[in-house]
Amino acid sequence: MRVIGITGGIGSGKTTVVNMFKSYGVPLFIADDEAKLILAKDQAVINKVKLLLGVDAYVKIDGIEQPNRKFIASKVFNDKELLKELNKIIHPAVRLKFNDWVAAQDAVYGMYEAAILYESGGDSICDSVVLITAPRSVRVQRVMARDKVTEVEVIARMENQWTELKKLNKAEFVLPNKDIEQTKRFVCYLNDFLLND
Ligand SMILES: CC(C)(COP(=O)(O)OP(=O)(O)OC[C@H]1O[C@@H](n2cnc3c(N)ncnc32)[C@H](O)[C@@H]1O)[C@@H](O)C(=O)NCCC(=O)NCCS
Ligand SMILES: Nc1ncnc2c1ncn2[C@@H]1O[C@H](COP(=O)(O)OP(=O)(O)OP(=O)(O)O)[C@@H](O)[C@H]1O
Repeated sequence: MRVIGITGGIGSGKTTVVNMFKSYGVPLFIADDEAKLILAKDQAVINKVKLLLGVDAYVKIDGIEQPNRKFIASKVFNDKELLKELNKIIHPAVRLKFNDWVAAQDAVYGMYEAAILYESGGDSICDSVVLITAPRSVRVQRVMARDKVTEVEVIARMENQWTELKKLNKAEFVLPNKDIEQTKRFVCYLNDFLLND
């Protein structure tokens, strides 16, 4: 199966776009979702994260231990070294899950969505990459509205991602995600192209 990476900075519209591909039956691997599951359920990862960030990285809710995402975010998005260490714990586990997922597919192509695809070297396992773009100010506004977070919190995440310009130089396909109807037409065209290429 061909693996098409799909990336873009925070709030660019990756989830919105992959859901359009999903409606055409394209199999999806969402790295963010897998990372969330691993952080919550993989005991080896949990132990390492507690060693890195302290026991406050997890809280018990109704007797069940869960990651304290707000606490973890406040630590790592303001300290590049800590984020690097957290990535070193989580990313190899995500990669293992990705390998299992690819082996189980029999579609012509599937999509691997990751906000930090290039930053984490994930593009090396993709045949081509689709970059979703939107102006920085638009992305900040979208995420503030979606997640009810502050501009400072969004920018802290952005500071740990490559600029669009740097990603533009590498991506095979670029989708400026502004008008949603235009985005749908692009996805329809690209799906057809990838199925018949
Ligand atoms: C630090 C955590 C707990 C914060 O959780 P929170 O619910 O606040 O944010 P969420 O996971 O929904 O991420 C929101 C956005 O932040 C950005 N982001 C997330 N992780 C990273 C990262 N390691 N580097 C840069 N940006 C990131 C992405 O644009 C992402 O879509 C979480 O982001 C995390 O575990 N990150 C490390 C794992 C990772 O690298 N995930 C990305 C794909 S593998
Ligand atoms: N073309 C668009 N026009 C208006 N709003 C949009 C458009 N595309 C996406 N949005 C909205 O912007 C917000 C961010 O989009 P989405 O969640 O798809 O981004 P993302 O790139 O997956 O973000 P993240 O990196 O945080 O996971 C969502 O609330 C979504 O509904």
